[in-house]
Amino acid sequence: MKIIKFEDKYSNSLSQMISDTIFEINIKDYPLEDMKCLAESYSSENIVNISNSSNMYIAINNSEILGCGAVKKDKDNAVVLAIFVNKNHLNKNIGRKIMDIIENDEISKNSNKIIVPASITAAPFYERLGYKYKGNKKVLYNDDIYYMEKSQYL
Ligand SMILES: CC(=O)SCCNC(=O)CCNC(=O)[C@H](O)C(C)(C)COP(=O)(O)OP(=O)(O)OC[C@H]1O[C@@H](n2cnc3c(N)ncnc32)[C@H](O)[C@@H]1OP(=O)(O)O
Repeated sequence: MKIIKFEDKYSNSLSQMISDTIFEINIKDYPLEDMKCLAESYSSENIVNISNSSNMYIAINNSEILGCGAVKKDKDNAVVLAIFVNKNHLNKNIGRKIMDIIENDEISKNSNKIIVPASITAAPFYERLGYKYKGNKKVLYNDDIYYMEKSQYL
């Protein structure tokens, strides 16, 4: 497996991988209607748009997409986006390896904090990686996400 910068040619297969993960994994924590909206937000067109305003990576083995993730600048902070691991390859440290690349990306390196709008599904994963709940309070915003963060200087 290698982790490479996203290119537009991967947008269709990446969109499919994300959709498969959403409807098999995230669906356990969220209503179906919300997951339909989430999957639509990762259409191939939207993925290209996201990649144009972030540094986006994919994990790939031969031609199979195993995961993805992105980071974008927001004022003094780095915001993590679109972390998804292929539903058939969970718990193999792929998410951790993608987050390693994200944390070493120039955007993260040049930011005060790395902020993660974390899904209910992924919050324990980010805890494992050392992320703390904003204000040390586990608050679910809009029944949807937790804000988690890691300071570069801790
Ligand atoms: C900003 C955002 O993008 S939020 C959206 C996040 N993405 C999703 O919700 C999509 C659905 N989920 C996924 O794609 C995956 O489950 C991810 C990305 C959360 C985790 O990816 P994986 O590759 O399976 O995790 P990985 O194998 O790297 O696990 C790293 C560590 O986290 C732990 N971990 C991973 N998932 C979980 C979990 N659901 N609960 C508890 N611990 C977990 C692992 O046990 C491992 O711990 P270790 O230090 O003991 O080895």
